[in-house]
Amino acid sequence: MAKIKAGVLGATGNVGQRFIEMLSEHPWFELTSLAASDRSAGKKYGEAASWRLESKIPEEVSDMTVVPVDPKKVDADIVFSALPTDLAKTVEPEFAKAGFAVASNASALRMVKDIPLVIPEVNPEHLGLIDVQQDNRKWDGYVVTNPNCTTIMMTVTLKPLMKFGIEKIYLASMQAISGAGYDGVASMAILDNVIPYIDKEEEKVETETKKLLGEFNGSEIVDAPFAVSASCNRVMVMDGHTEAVWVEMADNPSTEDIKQAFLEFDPGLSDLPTEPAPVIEVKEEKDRPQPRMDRNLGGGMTVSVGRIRPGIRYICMGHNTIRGAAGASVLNAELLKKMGKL
Ligand SMILES: NC(=O)C1=CN([C@@H]2O[C@H](COP(=O)(O)OP(=O)(O)OC[C@H]3O[C@@H](n4cnc5c(N)ncnc54)[C@H](OP(=O)(O)O)[C@@H]3O)[C@@H](O)[C@H]2O)C=CC1
Ligand SMILES: N[C@@H](CC(=O)OP(=O)(O)O)C(=O)O
Repeated sequence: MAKIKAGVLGATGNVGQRFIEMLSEHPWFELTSLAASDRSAGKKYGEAASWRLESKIPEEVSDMTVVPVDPKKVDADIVFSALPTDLAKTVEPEFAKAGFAVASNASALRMVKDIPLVIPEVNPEHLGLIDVQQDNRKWDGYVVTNPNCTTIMMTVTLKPLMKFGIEKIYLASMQAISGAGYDGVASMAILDNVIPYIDKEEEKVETETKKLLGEFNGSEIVDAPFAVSASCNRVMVMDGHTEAVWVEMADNPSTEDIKQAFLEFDPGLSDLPTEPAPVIEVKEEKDRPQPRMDRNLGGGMTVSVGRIRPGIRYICMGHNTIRGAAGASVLNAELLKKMGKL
């Protein structure tokens, strides 16, 4: 099978490097274009990027020449976007207009009415919005987005609880510093500290969750009717967002019902190369999940849950730059391929 040509926009950045790590030996995609700013364009990728992952920079990638973020300079069928949000807002539509499929990790277009916001295990049917989007905008290509990293971990765990009639959700997050990018949080600010503020994070969690768990009625998404209330905090962890979640449900399920719902959760996507097994891992130990111990489960794609208590209260945790960022876009792209959209 010929591989699908894939480009990365923002390839030199934190999330861009995760995309490269996940795509360089992907069975369905082949990296054909790496795009970044004018500071990097024209250089070999190995010179332009300060590689910061523990894995080695793939040799063939190191020798590729970085191109500008310009649809005419990018050779690909699909582009994975890890661009800063302000730039993504204008650039991603340009790529879609030029005929590319855009799998975006940026927040810019997530809440736009005709742009799908998707987690494959949660709301694959929302990809029906692609036809609406192409009709509205007369684009040959399209944009599909994945949610914010904090939203993703919680929403994956909420999906199997929808059958109990969710009425209200509260979340308190403990978010890793890698979520803010390499230069995002000064070491003097985070060492020996917790910062109880992450710009716009709470609003994103509160709105994105309702769109993700909403219903696609053939022309638009009708938001889920429950309320979400979030408090987001930055903690001194390198990778892995930990979240304390409280869920009020009409059916008043027991902790055993909740545990069974997590254990039985099977979205039927095991044919996608990046789909982890299990999607949700239930930790029995009284002090888990923990980011350092559990973030790499399922190649960083599994969401771990534990401490399920009456209320219902539980803790969930997942790798923020894999499940919460690059891996989320790659999984979306795999689903698009499976659906014949690539
Ligand atoms: N799903 C999620 O929750 C997450 C999403 N993100 C999102 O992913 C995106 C990338 O984040 P991150 O990797 O941390 O950011 P970085 O700052 O590490 O990387 C930014 C990338 O964009 C490129 N870039 C910057 N300015 C321009 C420009 N003017 N023109 C073209 N390219 C440019 C940079 O190129 P150069 O090196 O040449 O400057 C670099 O490749 C953001 O939108 C962020 O919010 C991030 C983490 C998690
Ligand atoms: N704000 C997130 C990461 C991020 O970039 O989110 P978003 O993609 O919604 O901008 C964090 O700091 O952990």
